[in-house]
Amino acid sequence: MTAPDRFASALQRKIDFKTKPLGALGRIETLAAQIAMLQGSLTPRMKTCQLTIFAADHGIAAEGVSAFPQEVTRQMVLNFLGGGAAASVFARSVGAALRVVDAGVAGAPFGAEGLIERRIGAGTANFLTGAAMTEAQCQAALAAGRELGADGDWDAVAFGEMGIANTAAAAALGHKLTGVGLDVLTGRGTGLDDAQLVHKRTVLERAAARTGDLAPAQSLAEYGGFEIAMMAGAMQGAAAARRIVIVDGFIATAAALAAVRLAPETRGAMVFAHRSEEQGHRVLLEALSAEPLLALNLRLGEGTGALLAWPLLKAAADMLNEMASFEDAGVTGPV
Ligand SMILES: Cc1cc2ncn([C@H]3O[C@H](COP(=O)(O)O)[C@@H](O)[C@H]3O)c2cc1C
Ligand SMILES: O=C(O)c1cccnc1
Repeated sequence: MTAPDRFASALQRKIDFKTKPLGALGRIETLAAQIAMLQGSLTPRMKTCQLTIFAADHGIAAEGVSAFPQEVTRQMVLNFLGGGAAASVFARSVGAALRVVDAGVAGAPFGAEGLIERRIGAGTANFLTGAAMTEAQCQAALAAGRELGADGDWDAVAFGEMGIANTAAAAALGHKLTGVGLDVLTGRGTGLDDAQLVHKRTVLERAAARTGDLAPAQSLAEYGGFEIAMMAGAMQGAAAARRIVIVDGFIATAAALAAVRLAPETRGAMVFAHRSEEQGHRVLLEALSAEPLLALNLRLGEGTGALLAWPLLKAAADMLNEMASFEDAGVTGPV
């Protein structure tokens, strides 16, 4: 047996000899195994989690593809910093740290205390008529993300996003990366009605027709956003540091798909938190062979679903580290 095989079988034995019927802790067992494999330890550490929210604006917002105006991106950044957003509240609830990165919000830099400034531009260009960003901007966003994903000493990291119209960008990006139709990938985002949904899909179909088959990095530059590209880089950086990456909803999963297409080894660090209500999420998860942990009818983003999944990761590692074996506890095994 090779060393990795020996490790994997020792790990499976450790899980199987806990005081429970074989496999009775279901997904918590596979989660524990994933954490242990990633850290290369039978006693993995899973005590700390940080959420990073990447904020940026989107030129495609000018086409009326969101139910909300662009200025909400900037206003929500201040709400995150003030502690009043859903992500701020859930971070406190589950004991996760929170930081906010300006990846390219429209207008002038904030100059706000506590905000991390990594602005690639003042919002992307409108991808209906041309590329959202240059290849150089895309590479700069990925590089900034890789650095942010690798810093600190967190056991798990979660990534959230804020950017009005970014479900449109994520749908277009997902379409180019998977070839799945925009009829499937276009969703209601912040709450479009039926007519607005048809309009959004029409805009995205016209935008997608501008280009043919694209390589992953080109797809990201043509249709992505600064926050999406920076999040993809952060996922790569965190995975390279052998840190668990908790993937949030539709937009985060589009970023995860881009990250995996660019660097397939990133996939092993990823845990998929939840299935979003955004209709395209299911196919993006399938493209990653991902089975999310939760289904709570969330459709918010910000990293809210990722935060709610964090306690499950902690519990999985605690199970491996603290739960008694049949031998330890003097419990009789199966007949
Ligand atoms: C107040 C408010 C808070 C949010 N927090 C996250 N989003 C979410 O909604 C946006 C995506 O939806 P769409 O593509 O339809 O614009 C993103 O900013 C996302 O994070 C929010 C949206 C709003 C309005
Ligand atoms: O799933 C998400 O991330 C999502 C869905 C709708 C709006 N904003 C984000």
